[in-house]
Amino acid sequence: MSQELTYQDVAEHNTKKDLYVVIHDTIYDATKFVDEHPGGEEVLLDVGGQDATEAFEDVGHSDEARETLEQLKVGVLKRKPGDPKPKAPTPGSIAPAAQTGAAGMGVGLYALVLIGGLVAFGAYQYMQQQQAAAGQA
Ligand code: HEM
Repeated sequence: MSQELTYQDVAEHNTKKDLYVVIHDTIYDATKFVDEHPGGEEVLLDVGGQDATEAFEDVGHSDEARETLEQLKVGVLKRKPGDPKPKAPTPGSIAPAAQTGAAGMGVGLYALVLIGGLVAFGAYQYMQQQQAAAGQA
């Protein structure tokens, strides 16, 4: 069974007894699955009637989870002008972005360690001087 539904249509299915989620512009009926979800029903109810792509992908679901998803498919999303943009980054775009982020963090961390080292060295020098001065007095 495959039908075209708009965001408005999907938004009506947002209760535990009637639960649709949108993942990658495909609509899934999670009503029967909600009690079985290893990640708990709460997270599914949170995204009921909405675009759950980001939440779903953030968790890094297994291929098995994706197969389960396939069985829950009820239709495809029909976007209308003014609808929320797809939340999903296109496959592949996540990794480079994450890598850049990680690299940026790495440089920041490196700088922090370097600055920490310099400050510690400065403090050590200062203490040595103080001690030397105290010894002279
Ligand atoms: C209908 C859509 C979904 C299906 C079919 C599904 C399926 C599954 C399956 C089979 C697992 C077991 C681990 C794995 O195989 O990856 C799982 C785990 C999990 N799911 Fe989902 N999931 C769905 C949506 C979501 C959403 C929207 C969230 C939101 C955050 C979510 C959060 C989680 C979490 C946190 C776990 C890990 C649980 C644990 O390891 O303790 N899932 N899901």
